[in-house]
Amino acid sequence: MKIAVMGSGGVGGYFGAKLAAAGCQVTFIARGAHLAAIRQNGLLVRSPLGEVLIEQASVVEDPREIGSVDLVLFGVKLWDTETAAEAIRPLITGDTGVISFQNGVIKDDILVEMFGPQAVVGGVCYIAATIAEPGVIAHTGTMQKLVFGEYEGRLSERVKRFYEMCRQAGIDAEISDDIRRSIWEKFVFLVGFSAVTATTRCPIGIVRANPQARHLLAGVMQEVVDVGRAEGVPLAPGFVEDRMAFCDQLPESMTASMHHDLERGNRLEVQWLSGDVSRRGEKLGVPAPFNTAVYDILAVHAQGLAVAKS
Ligand SMILES: NC(=O)C1=CN([C@@H]2O[C@H](COP(=O)(O)OP(=O)(O)OC[C@H]3O[C@@H](n4cnc5c(N)ncnc54)[C@H](OP(=O)(O)O)[C@@H]3O)[C@@H](O)[C@H]2O)C=CC1
Ligand SMILES: CC(C)(CO)C(=O)C(=O)O
Repeated sequence: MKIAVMGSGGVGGYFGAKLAAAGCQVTFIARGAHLAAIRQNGLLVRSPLGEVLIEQASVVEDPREIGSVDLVLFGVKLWDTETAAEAIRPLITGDTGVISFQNGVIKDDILVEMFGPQAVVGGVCYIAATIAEPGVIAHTGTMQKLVFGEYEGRLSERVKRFYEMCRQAGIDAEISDDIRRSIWEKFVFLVGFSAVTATTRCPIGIVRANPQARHLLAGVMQEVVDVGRAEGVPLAPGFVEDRMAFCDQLPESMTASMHHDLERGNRLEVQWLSGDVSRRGEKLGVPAPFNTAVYDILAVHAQGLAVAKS
C-alpha cells in the first residue's frame, strides 16, 4: 500500500513514522526547517512506547514528485486545509482514499467538495504529539489511536488493508461502522477539553477539581451534543456524563493541543471548534452560549501572538 502523509507534524509524523517503521511505503510531505531536518537526519519519534527513527525517510516538499498513491493521511492544522488539499490533488486517482485525522467536523465536507465522496474515508485520532524541534516528534503519554471507516459504513478493501497495516505497526486502530458519529464523539470531548484548558490556561486536573470550571466543561460539551443531535448525529443518551468520566481519568497534567498553541503564541483552531458549534447552533436555533463565549474570549489570540500584540 503506497501512502503519502500530508502534514508530517504531531499527528502525520507520529503515525506515518510508525507505519514506515513497520515496512509500509510511506512518503512524507513537509516544508521549511522540518523538511530540511528530515532530509538531513531522518524523522525521529520520541515516545514512552519506544523511540522510532526513520533514517532516510522518503520526504518531499512538492507532492507532484510522489505520483498516485493508495492512501493520503491528512494531518495539517485546520487553517491549512484548503491549500494542503489542493496540493495533494495530483496524488489522487481511481480508488485513492484520503483520510483526515484533523480535529473538527468540517474537514471532510471540505475534502468531499474538492475530491468527491468516493475519495474521502472518515477518520479521527486520539494522541498527544507535537513537533518538538525540526525533524523530531514528541509523543506524550501512551494514547495513540486511529478510528476510521467509509462514510456509508461499508467495509472496503482499502479500509481493511489500512487497518491491517496499523495493527502490524502497533497502532491502536479501530474500524467504525458509523464514522460520522465517531468523529462527533471526539468533537464533543475535544471542544470541551480544548475550551476549558485554553480559556483557563490550566491542565485538566485543575479544571475538573474546580466546581465552576467543571460546570463550564460539562456545559460546553452538552451544547456540542445538542447541536450534533439537531444535525441528526445519534449521540448516545448520557454521553456528556460518559465524557466527564473520561476526563476524570485523564492524566492530571494533560491539556489540549489548542492550549499548547495558545501558550506558544501560535494560531488557534478555535474557529473550527467552539466557533463552529456556535455558528451551527445559531443556524439550527440550538442555544450555544458557552461555546460562543469561548470563541469570543479566544478571538484575540486566534491569529497568534504576532497579531494579538499588534
Ligand atoms: N497534535 C495532536 O496531538 C493532535 C492533533 N490533532 C489534530 O490534527 C491536526 C494536525 O495537528 P498537528 O499534527 O498537531 O499539527 P502540526 O502543526 O504538528 O503539523 C502539521 C504540519 O503540516 C505542515 N503543513 C501544513 N501545510 C502544509 C503543506 N501545504 N505542505 C507541507 N506541509 C504542510 C505544517 O508546517 P508548518 O509548521 O510550516 O505550518 C506542520 O509541519 C489538527 O487539526 C489537530 O487539531 C488531533 C489529535 C491530536
Ligand atoms: C485531546 C487530544 C490530545 C486527543 O487526541 C486532542 O485531540 C487535542 O488536544 O487536539
